[in-house]
Amino acid sequence: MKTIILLGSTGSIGVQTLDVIRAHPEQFRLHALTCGRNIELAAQQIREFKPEFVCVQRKEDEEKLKTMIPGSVKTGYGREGLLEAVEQAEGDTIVNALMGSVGLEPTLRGMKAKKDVALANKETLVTAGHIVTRAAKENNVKLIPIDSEHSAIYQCLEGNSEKEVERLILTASGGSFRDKTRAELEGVTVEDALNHPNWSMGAKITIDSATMMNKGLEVIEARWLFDMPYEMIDVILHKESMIHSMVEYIDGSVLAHLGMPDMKVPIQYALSLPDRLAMPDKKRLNLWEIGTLHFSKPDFERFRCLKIAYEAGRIGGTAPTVLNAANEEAVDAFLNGKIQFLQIETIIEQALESHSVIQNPDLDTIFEVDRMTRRFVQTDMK
Ligand SMILES: NC(=O)C1=CN([C@@H]2O[C@H](COP(=O)(O)OP(=O)(O)OC[C@H]3O[C@@H](n4cnc5c(N)ncnc54)[C@H](OP(=O)(O)O)[C@@H]3O)[C@@H](O)[C@H]2O)C=CC1
Ligand SMILES: CC(=O)[C@@H](O)[C@H](O)COP(=O)(O)O
Ligand SMILES: [Mn+2]
Repeated sequence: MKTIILLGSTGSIGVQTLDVIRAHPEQFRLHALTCGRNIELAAQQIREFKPEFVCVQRKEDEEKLKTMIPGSVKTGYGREGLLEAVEQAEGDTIVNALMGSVGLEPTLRGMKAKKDVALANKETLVTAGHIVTRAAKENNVKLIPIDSEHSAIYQCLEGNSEKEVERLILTASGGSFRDKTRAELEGVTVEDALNHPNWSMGAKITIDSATMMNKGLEVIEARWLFDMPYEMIDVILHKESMIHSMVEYIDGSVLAHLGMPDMKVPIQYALSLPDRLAMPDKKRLNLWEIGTLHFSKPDFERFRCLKIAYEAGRIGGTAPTVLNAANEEAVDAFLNGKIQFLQIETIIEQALESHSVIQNPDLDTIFEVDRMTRRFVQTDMK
C-alpha cells in the first residue's frame, strides 16, 4: 500500500489522480490533500477519501472548510500549510499537481523529507531544474514524470543505455489554433483558446498549448529530467496526440509510446511503476480505425513561444525563471481579458530582454527573480 500526498487535488490532474486512487484502493491510500480556492469540491473529496491532513490557499477558506468536514481532520493554509502537507511523517509519494512556480518549494521540502515526487507541475523544473534534480539526487528520492510526453520518454528509455540515445522527440498537438496562420491569431478569444482539440486540461496549460509555450516548457522539463542537452531535444507536430513522444537511438531505431490521450495513464504509471496496473474501462487505441497519423515540422516564426523557450533554455541561469514567471503572468492577464493572445509572447520577450541573467542561481535568487519578473510584467501592463 502506497500512501499519497496530493497537491492540487481540485484541478484537472488532481481529480484524475483521485480517480486512479479510487480505482485501486488496495494499492493506494490518500494521506493528505491540498487545494486552492475550490473548497466545495475539496470537502467532497475529503468526505470520500478521508485524508488526515488538508490545506487550502487562504485562511478564511480554512475556517469555512472546517465547518464542512469531520473535526478529526487536521487543516492548514497557504505556504506553511503546503509545507506541512509535504512534511507529514506518513506519505510515501507526493503528487505535485499544482499550477505554476508555487509548486517549487513544496517539491524541494518534500524531497528533503525523503518522499518520492510524481511531478505534473512542469513549472517547477523550468524555473529551477538544476536545484530540483540536485535535491532528488542528494536526498536519494525518485522524481517521476507525470507529463504525458515525459512519461512516454521515461518508458522508452527503460532498459536502454542513455549513452546510446541520439535524440528525444517530443510530440506537440499544436493546440487550439494549430490550423490558423499567424495573421489569423489576431483577436482570437479566450473561449477559442480554451478549446483544446485533444485534451481536457486546466485553463493555464490549455493556453500554453495554444501558444505552444507548453512545448517550450516541456523541452526545458526534458532537459532536466533526462539530463540531455537542447541539441538532443526535438519537437514534432502530431495533431492526433496518439504518439506521446519518442526516443531515437544511435542505430536509428525509434521507440515510441502510443495510446489514447488520457492523463490517467501516465498518472497511474507514475504511482505504480515499475508495475503496470489494469485500466479496464479505458478506450483502447485502434490504429486500424484511425488509419492515418500526421506529422510536420513546427515553424518557429508561427509558434514564436517555442523559439523563445529554446533560447531561454540555452541561455540558462535565471533566463528560464523569467520565461516562466512572465508567461504565468501574461497567461493570467489573457485569461482575465486584459491583453490579446499575441501579446503573451511580446510580454515574455520584453521581460527576457530587460533581465540580466544570473548563472547558476541559488534558490533565493530564483524566488527574487520570479517576484521581480511578475512585478515587471504587471507594471508593464498597466
Ligand atoms: N491538466 C493536464 O492534463 C496536464 C497538466 N500538466 C501540468 O500539471 C499542473 C496542473 O495542471 P492542471 O491540473 O491542468 O491545473 P488546474 O488549474 O486544473 O489545477 C491546479 C490545482 O492547483 C491549485 N492551485 C492553484 N494555484 C494555487 C496556489 N497558489 N496555492 C495552492 N493551490 C493552488 C488549484 O486549486 P483550486 O482549483 O482549488 O483553486 C488546483 O487544485 C500544471 O503544471 C500543468 O502544466 C501536465 C500535463 C497535463
Ligand atoms: C497532456 C499533456 O501532457 C499536455 O501537456 C499536452 O501535451 C498538451 O498538448 P500540446 O501542448 O501538445 O498541445
Ligand atoms: Mn504534456
